[in-house]
Amino acid sequence: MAKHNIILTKPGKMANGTVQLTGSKSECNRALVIEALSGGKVKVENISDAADTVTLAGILRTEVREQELEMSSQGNSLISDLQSPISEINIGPAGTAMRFLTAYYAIGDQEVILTGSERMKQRPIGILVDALRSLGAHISYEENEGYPPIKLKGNFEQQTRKISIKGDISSQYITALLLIAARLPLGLELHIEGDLTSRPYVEMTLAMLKQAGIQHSWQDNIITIEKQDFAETSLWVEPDWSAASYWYSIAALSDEAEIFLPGLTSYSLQGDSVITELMANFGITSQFKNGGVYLTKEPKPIFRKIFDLKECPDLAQTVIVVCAALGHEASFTGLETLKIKETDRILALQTELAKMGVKLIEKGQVYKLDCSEKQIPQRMFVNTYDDHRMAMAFAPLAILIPELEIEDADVVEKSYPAFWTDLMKVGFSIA
Ligand SMILES: O=C(O)C1=C[C@@H](OP(=O)(O)O)[C@@H](O)[C@H](O)C1
Ligand SMILES: C=C(OP(=O)(O)O)C(=O)O
Repeated sequence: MAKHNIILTKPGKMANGTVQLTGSKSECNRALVIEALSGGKVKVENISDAADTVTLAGILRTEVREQELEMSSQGNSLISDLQSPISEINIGPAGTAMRFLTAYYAIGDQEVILTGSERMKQRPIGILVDALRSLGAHISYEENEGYPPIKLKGNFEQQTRKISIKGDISSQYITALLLIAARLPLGLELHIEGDLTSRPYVEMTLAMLKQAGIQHSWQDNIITIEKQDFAETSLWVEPDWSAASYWYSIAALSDEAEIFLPGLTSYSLQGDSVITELMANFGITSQFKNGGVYLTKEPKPIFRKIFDLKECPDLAQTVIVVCAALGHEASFTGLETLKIKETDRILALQTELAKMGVKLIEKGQVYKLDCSEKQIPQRMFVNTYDDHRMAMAFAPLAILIPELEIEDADVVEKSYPAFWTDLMKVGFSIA
């Protein structure tokens, strides 16, 4: 598909409006896997429009339909004895889908090749594959050791219930294992080695499993899930707090703002709801009422100098771009996982912020903004590196930069397809 750029302008420094956000990509991707593993006993409500979710739903809901067809044709040897050809599944740029499906197919009977975009072939999966192999899965690499595409060969027979996994590379490996745990004949005792990154995502997984009837215990670094049945229930997907973060940026860069985001509540399974606290530093008040959250802006001096983003890596671009735009020389920790996401997000941030004279300097585990040569240009071209969050985190700069050109506008579809039309609701123009 040809990439198209847009030019974004925002007259005035006021942002008022109501924006209905789509469902959380993270919650929805978990819910879809749970739905499929439960054989349809668990249903998903308020499914997200995120392209990653639409892709995953397409794959898994076909699976559920086939399982139902197979059940209704039991005894019909013609259908049940047919050997299905090995299928190749391409999940494009969807990291969670890649990791969750790896675990899902690892314990199945079919042979499947799982592949994705060129970037997906550079995003590591070896830690998860090793864990699944020690459980008893047969998995091989089609191209490079440790990276997709992979072949899952079926014939799963569980060898052990006790496995270890490194916690500091991606929590998605841990979630993938927890999602399948209740279906393992021997259950799962998962030992997390070292630090756990993106912890709220693991908590979200366990909370959603619990809603679906699956109990667990988590003591120190060991999570245990016994073999058990899913309950007949439905899972409601909340609006996406990572998507909400861009509305917080818009409010932070405006002189005046009143934005209503319906459906968001003060209690959320999503760790990215911490954006309410992070953005309080920039004078944004979050008021939960009328079934949603109202953001209002009040100018105030910014005090916070260190932001630890280990538990909310998807907010890193949002917060760093806002600090850079406001000339706030903060430091950031917990950014280690950003290099293996949709792009190397550290390099992408450094390159794009340099266009407004801001440096993001690495000092060991800490990244520091240097705004001493910051200048707001009249015009800026933002490269987006196939990363939805580069486009969405930089878009609010149109409030300050008279003409902001964004490369490959469709990249936002991965998590927030309505982003550009929503921007127009609060007075942005797009050409
Ligand atoms: O489990 C999830 O839904 C996610 C976990 C996080 O990844 P890591 O655990 O790799 O940091 C996050 O960045 C990603 O967008 C979604
Ligand atoms: C990292 C992200 O997604 P994923 O890992 O699922 O591709 C993201 O949405 O920022």
